[in-house]
Amino acid sequence: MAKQIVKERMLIGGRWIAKKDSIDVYDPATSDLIATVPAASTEDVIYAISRAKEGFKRSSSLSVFERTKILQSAASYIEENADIYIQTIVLESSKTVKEARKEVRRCIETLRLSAEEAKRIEGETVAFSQMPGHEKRVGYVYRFPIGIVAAITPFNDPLNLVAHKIGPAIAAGNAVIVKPASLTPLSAIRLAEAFIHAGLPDGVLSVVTGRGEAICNPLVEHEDVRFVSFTGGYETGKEITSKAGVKKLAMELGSNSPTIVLADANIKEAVAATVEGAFGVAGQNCIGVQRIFVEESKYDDFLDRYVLATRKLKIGLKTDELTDIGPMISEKEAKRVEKWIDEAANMGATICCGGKRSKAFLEPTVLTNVPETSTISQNEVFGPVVIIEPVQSLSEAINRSNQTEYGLQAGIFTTNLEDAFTAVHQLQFGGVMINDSSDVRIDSMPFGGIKGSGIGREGVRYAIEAMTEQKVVAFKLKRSPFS
Ligand SMILES: NC(=O)C1=CN([C@@H]2O[C@H](COP(=O)(O)OP(=O)(O)OC[C@H]3O[C@@H](n4cnc5c(N)ncnc54)[C@H](OP(=O)(O)O)[C@@H]3O)[C@@H](O)[C@H]2O)C=CC1
Ligand SMILES: O=C(O)[C@H](O)COP(=O)(O)O
Repeated sequence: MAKQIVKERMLIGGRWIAKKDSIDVYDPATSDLIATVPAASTEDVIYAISRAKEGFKRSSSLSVFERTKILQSAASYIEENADIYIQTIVLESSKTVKEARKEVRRCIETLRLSAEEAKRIEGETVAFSQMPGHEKRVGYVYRFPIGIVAAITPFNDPLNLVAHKIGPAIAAGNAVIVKPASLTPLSAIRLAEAFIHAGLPDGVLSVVTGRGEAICNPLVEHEDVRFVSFTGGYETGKEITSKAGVKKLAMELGSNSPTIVLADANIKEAVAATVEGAFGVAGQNCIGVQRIFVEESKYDDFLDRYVLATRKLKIGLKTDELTDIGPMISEKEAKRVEKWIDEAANMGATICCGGKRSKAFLEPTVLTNVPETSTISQNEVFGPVVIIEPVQSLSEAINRSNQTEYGLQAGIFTTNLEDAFTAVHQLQFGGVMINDSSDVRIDSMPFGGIKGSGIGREGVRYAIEAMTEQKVVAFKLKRSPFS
């Protein structure tokens, strides 16, 4: 029996719109066509921006109570229909059913946090009288919504990373236009359905599907768009930055995350955490563990246990509860990573396990003796590969960890407080996890990187801060209230 191909529509200004031109969405595991989504045009984006201008008038006049109610109601809708959201993620992305379930839980949490944080958009007082001549002034700072937010999102967390932009945007009173990754647009469409069900006024949220400069450029360049919140690769981030003009930007980009294991660490725990951190979502995670530096006296023990644990991982059907690793997002991506592994091996690296590919499925791969000049050592791999190397000291581990153009998160396993603090101060990353791998995130924490990993922080409260503008207010009184 022929499989049913769903013809999805996109949401612009409160209306669900179909188009003759469409793009295909495939299940990366089978390459089966699963759906089509409209291929938006430049005119569609301009229309979405004009509707967002009207939407912004509505969203900015919603009371905090109303914003909170909408966000809570969207979260509850997703909770009640969790199976649909889980199935959508499993179908269109790399995620196994276990991983998809976790993402749906986190999306609900992100929206509930947004509802809570909407109540805490706080200002501060300003002590004008500190300046001679200003004794009669008292003042404070208010936060106002920024306006239209463009949200451009990647394929690896197709639901929650979209929620990390829509939730704070609505909490702050903005309008938001989402352009989801073309490989995984369905979860974003399902998320928009939850907001329509929750009674979000027309125009506040649009989800524009499609790819290419014809839709990306107007979204990024348009002067009515006041904030571009981007999550994705470094090169794309750089291009957006060069085109955006005078507006606020948030750039959540890639990384090449290290985790250090010192000799005094609990090796069993370090192995378990770094195996999970390296291979979850087939390694397609911006904070996924890519390089592990182990103090030499424990190196052989660590490597033996690591390879053993990696060999136990079950690669297979995404729908199987027992599967640990699904496919990469496409065969093309799996071939790229395979090529990087081969290049490293040709340069002298040892493949301790894995390295073999079947279509989009790539075995979890452990490499050692990897030359630092190899592509896989220098760049973000974004696939199921980890490099494990011995180090003589903490200082060598920190230096090597910092030898990357990225700086999102790092981890260190040690029981020595002094060493932990040295690592916290010297590791050049946006987050340092002690007795954990680099792959630790909760949705309320400030999340983002330095160097090539980006600009700004997400995490609901911090995204709301970024999506608001400060307005300073000063009252001039007849006499100083202080005398
Ligand atoms: N720091 C963080 O929080 C996170 C960072 N990431 C990073 O995301 C990357 C993987 O995601 P991936 O989807 O491949 O990233 P891409 O940079 O390829 O794409 C991300 C988004 O940008 C869009 N896009 C592509 N070209 C342009 C352009 N010129 N102007 C505007 N938008 C554009 C894409 O659209 P289309 O799909 O249509 O091409 C997609 O929606 C990794 O580097 C990963 O580390 C991932 C998760 C979290
Ligand atoms: O930003 C990301 O890539 C993910 O939010 C990291 O999430 P995880 O906790 O699922 O690894």
